[in-house]
Amino acid sequence: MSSMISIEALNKRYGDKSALLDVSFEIETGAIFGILGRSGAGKSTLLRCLNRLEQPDAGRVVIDGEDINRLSLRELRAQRRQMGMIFQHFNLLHARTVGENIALPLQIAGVPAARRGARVDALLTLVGLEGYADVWPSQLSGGQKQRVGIARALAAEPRYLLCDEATSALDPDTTLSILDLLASLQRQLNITVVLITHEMAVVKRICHGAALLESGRLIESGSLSAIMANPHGRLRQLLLQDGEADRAFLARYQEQLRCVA
Ligand SMILES: Nc1ncnc2c1ncn2[C@@H]1O[C@H](COP(=O)(O)OP(=O)(O)OP(=O)(O)O)[C@@H](O)[C@H]1O
Repeated sequence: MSSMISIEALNKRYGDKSALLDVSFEIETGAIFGILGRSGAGKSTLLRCLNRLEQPDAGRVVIDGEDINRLSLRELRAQRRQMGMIFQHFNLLHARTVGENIALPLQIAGVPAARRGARVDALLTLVGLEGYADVWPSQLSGGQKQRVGIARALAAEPRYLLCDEATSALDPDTTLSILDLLASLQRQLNITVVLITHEMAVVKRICHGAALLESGRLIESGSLSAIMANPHGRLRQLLLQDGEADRAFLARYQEQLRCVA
């Protein structure tokens, strides 16, 4: 069984508009993978195809050797539990406390109330919010809300974390702290993080691989080393375009090269 997300000739139309046009690429599991593109490029549609919130018109999404469009409803529910999701606007329930928000997936999965408390406390520690269980979401900053969103997404111990513009509503410093938290969680928990973004800086900071979409078509995809080895590739150009964070990015890229050498 291959440990991989394989996106194969995916097509999705809304009326006469193609949101995805013959998109194929692979995401190696156990890494952070960025899906890049401008507004309307098809990123959210693609992300929603990964957990079948969206049904493609043609093509397949194969996860660990399994075509997810062929799963029964029961299998799909199990597969979805493997996929935590975080959102640009956090999607917290404001009439529930932080602890109750995080406990929600556990409640749905039938974890007894007595066990939920300890798990919520462990998750709060994991995201740097110890002692926040009884606080209301409205009392939190944007970065703290996203930390709650991340804790909730991780509650059912998923293998994948899907991030839909997770830092787009945050200021630059908070963005960096959330990206670094995602990178640290990916290492600690050995999960696969798929994030969509329109910001190259996000890819530079934490991604091990990326795909670039434009008007529903795939322009390029690959690991960071494959991207950097392609002298005429658009992604390489974009990665090296602005000077900001370049030194840190190149150091990280070189470290990755040493690891595979
Ligand atoms: N439910 C829908 N009904 C009709 N058109 C849709 C729907 N969802 C997406 N689209 C269209 O499909 C195209 C791709 O949208 P999508 O949301 O996947 O892009 P995106 O790259 O995520 O953009 P953004 O960053 O703005 O969210 C856009 O032209 C969008 O208007």
